[in-house]
Amino acid sequence: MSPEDMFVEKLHCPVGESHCILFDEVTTLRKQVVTDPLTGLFNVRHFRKSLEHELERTRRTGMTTALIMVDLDHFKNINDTWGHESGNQVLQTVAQLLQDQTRKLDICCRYGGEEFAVILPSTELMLARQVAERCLNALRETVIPLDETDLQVTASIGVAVADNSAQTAESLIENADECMYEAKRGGRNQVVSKRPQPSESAVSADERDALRGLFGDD
Ligand SMILES: Nc1nc2c(ncn2[C@@H]2O[C@H](COP(=O)(O)OP(=O)(O)OP(=O)(O)O)[C@@H](O)[C@H]2O)c(=O)[nH]1
Repeated sequence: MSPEDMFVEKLHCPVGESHCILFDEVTTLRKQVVTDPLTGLFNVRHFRKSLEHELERTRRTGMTTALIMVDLDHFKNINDTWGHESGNQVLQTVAQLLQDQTRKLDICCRYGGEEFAVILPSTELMLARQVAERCLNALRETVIPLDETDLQVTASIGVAVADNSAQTAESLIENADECMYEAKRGGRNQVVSKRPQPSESAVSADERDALRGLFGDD
């Protein structure tokens, strides 16, 4: 989902036709508040709000929320070699690609600079990983036509999930970011995913003690 989809329905002015210009202006402003102007994706402010919202759903229903962090590889080289405007074109292409490769209910955001985040509501790790692999492959195969050259870019992608009430937005972002950095360290152009750690699981301290009693400490 993008801000465009979110405001796609023509809303009806609640106070009558004569005030519709004002109503349209308010809708435009509301859209601007959640949008990254360069890419048209949701901005980081909306990302944080949506992630909190989805984690609240995870707490209530136990349904997993997945997070994919996408960081372009050697993006500085593109700016340095082909100029900032070409860099911007690359960011716009990647933004469109992420939207094309994800579901309507997934929330595609620009997290900052050349980093993107996709929230996948009610999604298990295995499926989120498949989506991430699909994005990686699509990116690898995409040729971006610039004025002076045709470019291909790759990304390092981290995937993590929240599956219980203990997980905060910060810890989920941290986990997905850690995976993304591991992908960078592993040579870039790859996906790394992470299961929730046992300490982050729904198993209580008492339950853990009982399990230790049964199976020992190893
Ligand atoms: N064109 C353009 N460049 C941006 C924008 N925001 C951030 N950048 C640039 O993105 C580059 C990020 O560089 P680095 O953080 O070194 O990352 P990298 O070159 O992708 O290297 P790795 O992440 O290690 O693969 C910097 O040169 C920033 O100036 C933007 O909106 N437009």
